[in-house]
Amino acid sequence: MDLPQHVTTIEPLDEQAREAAKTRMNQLTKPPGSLGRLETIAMDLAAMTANPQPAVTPPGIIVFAADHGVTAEGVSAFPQEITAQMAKNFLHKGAAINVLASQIDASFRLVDIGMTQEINHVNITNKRIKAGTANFCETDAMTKKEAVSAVQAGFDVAQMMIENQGIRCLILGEMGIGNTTASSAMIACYSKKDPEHVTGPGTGLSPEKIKHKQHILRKALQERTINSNDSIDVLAKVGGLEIAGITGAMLAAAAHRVPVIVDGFISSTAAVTASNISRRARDYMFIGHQSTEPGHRLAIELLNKQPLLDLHMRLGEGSGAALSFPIIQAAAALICDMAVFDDLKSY
Ligand SMILES: Cc1cc2ncn([C@H]3O[C@H](COP(=O)(O)O)[C@@H](O)[C@H]3O)c2cc1C
Ligand SMILES: O=C(O)c1cccnc1
Repeated sequence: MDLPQHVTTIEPLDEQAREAAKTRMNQLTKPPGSLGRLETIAMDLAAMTANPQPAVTPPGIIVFAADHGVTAEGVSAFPQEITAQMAKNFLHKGAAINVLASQIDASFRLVDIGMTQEINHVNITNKRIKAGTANFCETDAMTKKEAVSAVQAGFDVAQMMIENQGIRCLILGEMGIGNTTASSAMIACYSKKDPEHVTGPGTGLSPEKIKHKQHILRKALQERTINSNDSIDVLAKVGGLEIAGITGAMLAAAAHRVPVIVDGFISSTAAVTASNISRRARDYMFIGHQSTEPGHRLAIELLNKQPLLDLHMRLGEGSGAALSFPIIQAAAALICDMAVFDDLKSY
């Protein structure tokens, strides 16, 4: 089961645009290097967008929602029904991500890519692949065909937002009770580490319950024979529909030279998956923040990137990524709008 070529085709970064941005950066009215990481971010943006004076507004946020059969094993502090309740909360603009979206003037889209409960609402994008994954402790979470369809669905939604709404920076979030368990399983596969190193409290499990979550993960990873070099296999056997959707959206953004802000553990698991599918995808990503979920550190290591913020958050929904957007926006504004030393001669 393969993805079509247009989903995996990503151009290399534009190193000429990076050089031009560097030259301009060194002419701006400030001591060289004084803007620290903002300088690197501005040059990265130039290389991503092929424009020495890059733009990142308007930003767009996509939250993919899906359910996880593995919740039957008691791996989350919250019941599965919360996924649909939170989906309704997103539609009523009451969730953390809605507040943060309005602070940065981002357009927001909620995509049902496989919740158990179907919600009929004009503002929900229906890309339902199936009513939640199967319990991967007992059987594969989904078929490879379903995993590919979910990646394709994510690609299509992101492409539509880029082409029709002119989105210039994409923030990816998720809602799915149980998805830290799926992400832990996937990162254990990719990093070849024991679940002990990737399993955390998620929504707030006690230390004993974390031990139980590790036990479930170990059992699932033993029983599902996973080819960790094949990300579609990893997604299908122990992944999630929203993780697949985010993966596709990240591939679409990179294919359109639109910078991506990766959120916490789940979003980063999708980021690793996207860069395993198409190596250049990671070149178009920033990591918005460091989540306290322990597996996030490993996911970031696999991406070989530094997060922008560390606010001790562990929410998901795209919240940490949305919070870091103003930093990226500032980097773009500084390189575009600051004066160069030559301008001073005319003052
Ligand atoms: C009210 C509420 C709002 C959330 N928003 C994001 N998550 C986060 O927590 C879930 C993952 O944690 P676990 O694997 O432990 O279930 C995901 O839905 C994630 O988006 C939430 C969780 C809850 C309870
Ligand atoms: O880091 C995250 O994205 C995260 C952590 C815990 C629960 N939900 C999401």
